[in-house]
Amino acid sequence: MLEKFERYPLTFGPSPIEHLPRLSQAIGGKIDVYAKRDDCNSGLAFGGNKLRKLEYIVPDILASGADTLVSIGGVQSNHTRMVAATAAKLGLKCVVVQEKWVPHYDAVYDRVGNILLTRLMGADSRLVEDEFDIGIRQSWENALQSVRDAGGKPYGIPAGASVHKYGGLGYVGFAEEVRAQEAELGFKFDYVVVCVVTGSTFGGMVVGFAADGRADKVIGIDASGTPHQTRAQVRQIVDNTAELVELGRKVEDAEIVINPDYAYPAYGVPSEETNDAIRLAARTEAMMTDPVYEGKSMQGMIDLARKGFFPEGSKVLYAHLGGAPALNGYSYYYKDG
Ligand SMILES: Cc1ncc(COP(=O)(O)O)c(CNC2(C(=O)O)CC2)c1O
Repeated sequence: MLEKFERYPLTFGPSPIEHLPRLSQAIGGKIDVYAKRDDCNSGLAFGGNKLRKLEYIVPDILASGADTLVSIGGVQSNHTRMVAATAAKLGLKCVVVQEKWVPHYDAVYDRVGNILLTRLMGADSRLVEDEFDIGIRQSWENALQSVRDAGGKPYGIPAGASVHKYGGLGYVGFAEEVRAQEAELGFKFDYVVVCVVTGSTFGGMVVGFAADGRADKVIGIDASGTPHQTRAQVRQIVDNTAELVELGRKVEDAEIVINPDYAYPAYGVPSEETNDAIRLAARTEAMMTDPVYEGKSMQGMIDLARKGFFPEGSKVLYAHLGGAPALNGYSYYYKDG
């Protein structure tokens, strides 16, 4: 599906799929859970899902002749960390806007984890007071203009690289990788569970799995807390990506399955159930998830399993997209384990 698109390698190659027997048992033993480890996909600053997306954006960056990458996220954004890593690897400058997406602060929230790594990689990390929104932001437009005013040539990457024209391609590739790994494993997954915020991870997977009739088996767990805006953005990404890869048909609304039930109390704020899910994955499989993204998709998968959403005997593939560095900004939640 991606033959006509150039990919600039930022990852080690296909991310591994591992069986999670102790977690499967701990949630009732009725389904078999596996994880595809995009959180371990690269040596670039602890990796993650944005590098898979950026592999299809870097050729356009290089062709543009830009000298500065400009992107945006929250204070503990994984995406801005991975843009900073890509800039460092390519020898480009980097400006990232870090908005106040999360209504909580502790003593170290704006000094550890992702923003620490982003600064260490030499990015110009600009803290602003604007609050959470997955859309195009004035703060980002201002940062782009500031680079031009200083004589630079910026390349703009929107939040999560999601509404970038090539933002969905990386996760079409994810679906193709899974099909190849299923051939080796000798079975097919019945469901894929994945976190959704700005939408092109999930949107790319929906298009990729639509190619073999499994789009509606990709269960998106919303972590934005703004499910209507996220769903609208996913719809746009799915249509754009389907056209780019010449899927040959429209993906129907009913094939786009996003569950809004686990984003509470707000984007970037874990519930007790989120923290319990983080602890369970850590204590059964030593698999680290985070309070903003993967902790909520892990919470959703566990809850859906316990409620019998997945028919007995299902093989469920959990997409681990990264995010662990942000745990450091939430340490007081876990001071008692
Ligand atoms: C670890 C992790 N898991 C899932 C997601 C959701 O992916 P999408 O934004 O493609 O829907 C993010 C996103 N993070 C954003 C960020 O700024 O880090 C784009 C929001 C993520 O970082």
